[in-house]
Amino acid sequence: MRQHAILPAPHLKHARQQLLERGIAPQTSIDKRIADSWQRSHQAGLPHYGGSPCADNLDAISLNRARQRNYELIRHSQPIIDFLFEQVKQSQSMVVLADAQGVLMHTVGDLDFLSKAERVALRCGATWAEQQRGTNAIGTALAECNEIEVHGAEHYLETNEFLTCAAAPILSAQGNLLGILDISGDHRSRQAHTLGLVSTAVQMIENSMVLSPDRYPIVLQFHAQAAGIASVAQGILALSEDGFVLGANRRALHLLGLRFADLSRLHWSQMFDLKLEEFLSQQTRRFATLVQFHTRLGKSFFAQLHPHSQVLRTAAQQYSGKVIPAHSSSSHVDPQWQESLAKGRRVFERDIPLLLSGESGVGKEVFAKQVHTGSTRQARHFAAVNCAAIPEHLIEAELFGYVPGAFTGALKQGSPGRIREADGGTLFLDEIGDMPLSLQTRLLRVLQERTVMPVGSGSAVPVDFRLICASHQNLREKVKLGQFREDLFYRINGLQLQLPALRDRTDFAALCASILHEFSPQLTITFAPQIMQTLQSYSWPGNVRQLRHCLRTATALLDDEETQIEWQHFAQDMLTEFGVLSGEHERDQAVTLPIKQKSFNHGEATSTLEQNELAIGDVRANGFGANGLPSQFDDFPKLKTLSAQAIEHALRLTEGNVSEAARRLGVSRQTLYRKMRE
Ligand SMILES: Nc1ncnc2c1ncn2[C@@H]1O[C@H](COP(=O)(O)OP(=O)(O)OP(=O)(O)O)[C@@H](O)[C@H]1O
Repeated sequence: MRQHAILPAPHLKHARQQLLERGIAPQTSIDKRIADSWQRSHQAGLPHYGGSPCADNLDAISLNRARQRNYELIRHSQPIIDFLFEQVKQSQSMVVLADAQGVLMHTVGDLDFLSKAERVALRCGATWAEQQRGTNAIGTALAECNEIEVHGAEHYLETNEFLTCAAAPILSAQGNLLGILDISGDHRSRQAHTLGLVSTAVQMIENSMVLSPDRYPIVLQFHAQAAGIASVAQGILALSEDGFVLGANRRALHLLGLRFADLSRLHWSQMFDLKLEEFLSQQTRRFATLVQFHTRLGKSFFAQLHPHSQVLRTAAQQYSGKVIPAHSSSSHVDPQWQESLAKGRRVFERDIPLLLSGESGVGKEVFAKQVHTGSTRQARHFAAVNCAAIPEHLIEAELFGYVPGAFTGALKQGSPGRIREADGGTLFLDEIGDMPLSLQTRLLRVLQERTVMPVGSGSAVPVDFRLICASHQNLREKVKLGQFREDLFYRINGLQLQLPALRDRTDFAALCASILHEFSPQLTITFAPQIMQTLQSYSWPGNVRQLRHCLRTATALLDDEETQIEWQHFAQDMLTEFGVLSGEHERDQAVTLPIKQKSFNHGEATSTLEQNELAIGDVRANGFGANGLPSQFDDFPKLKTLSAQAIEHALRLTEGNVSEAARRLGVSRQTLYRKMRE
């Protein structure tokens, strides 16, 4: 908004003259923002008379590249620019879209005005930043990141005094400056409402970007009045599946009394009184129902899930019977995990590499994916590479790519490599401690130079990726032992985050529920009494991976109609691990540990302690042979289940040491990793 009325041109020229002669702008009577901009233009050494000293206009090829870089901005702006131009047509004006450097990307205007504009280089490819063209609406809006009107002699360069311009910055949902929208015209045709028109159009562009289909997991539209939903005045919040705020439009910030800087730390539960899960389950079942809820500060809002939210697509898959992962439910996540995730997301957004540590199977890759999907890069590729799972002689080609015919056995067409697959997105290097020293040097060069040299090629290819590394080994120790490069360690260690072992997590029950839901989405599976307590007090050396295998076996052993997991549904070695078969448990859990005999001997009775002992005895005597396998084919476990059990057992005995477990199992580490992923 203007603080002062526009002064007549002679007054403005006089004031500017004073500035040029004394070097100090007169602060009275002229708009302070214009005076400040004159100061900046003066300090940039621009001559206010005569032509522009600017030589920064882009040629056709560079303009094309700049347009490609700004593809999303242009795509979302174009229809709104066309609409805006409809409103100002035949008023001696034009609508302009500039990028965040002030380079004009797209213009549309009245033909006779366009030819006047051409004379002052108000055309595509020209730069209208303040340092090049002095005070002007595009450049000054960029410099201040604020909307502004610059009229007639308020322009710093005399050649631009015939213009009247109104411009406003376009911001991303994270508050980053993306570009400027401007209406420029002949100063004689100025309209007081032009700036309002431009800022409404900017809101429409910003909304259109947040509402892109499938861009964010959860998109909430809200307003104090029901009729405000879907209007340009609505607030829009973008959230991750687990309820962290990923972005917002400016109306949302206004309605909630927030700033962009608050967003990365904010969780749904800190803002609203309604549980996110309740809201989502209601919206996914009865889509397009308006819900009324309150903020923690007591403001009341109507809200609705936007149809472009990713969760709606996932819900549609769920109802059509496809399995979906459900481990992201928001309200029961372990606080250490949640805190690490919030920290990781903030740092990652600033392009600082994350180093995840934690025992094998704690979910380091799952965590890295959550950081990626909660970031502004979530629409781009997440490339995960397990450095321990790729044979040493193939890591180089796998990571850096290769040209056709680079080595025997290579693909005919060559390969871009995993690093280039992550271009624009995120590269996750798991078990980085296992990377051979020679490749550590190459990786360091990629990180320093941001280019990749494919195997067999002489030329480097630029890459732009964010990095997350993980290791279950102590990398500092490896540095001391000379097995890991110190400079690489500091490069990848922007922020180290220790992920909790499963036995230390406080969300064990919620985790079990979400894994069971994943394995059996149509049914609500529960545990028989005491089982949860036993599972919770077990140490889970193989962490979430082991828990998944264990629950997968248990759900696979449920009969069609069964929804309750009982002891008989666990693998035998797990029962031993839990102390159930050793006798300890039978003594401790005398009354509360019923074991159904059904799946062992096809009976139906639920036994008490005596029956349990009998049942277990029966199982040993009748169900299983001396080799530990069932003697009946009906009960015969799948090879896959046995293999999973053997792996779990080996990992448990070796306390999660994958190399040792692989040796004990008589397979290579790569094979073991592959089997662990299956
Ligand atoms: N919160 C979770 N909910 C459901 N499954 C999970 C969760 N966290 C991890 N998992 C599962 O546990 C297994 C191990 O997870 P992940 O591969 O992320 O662990 P990791 O720490 O990277 O393991 P490693 O160190 O062996 O590479 C995977 O099958 C993964 O899907």
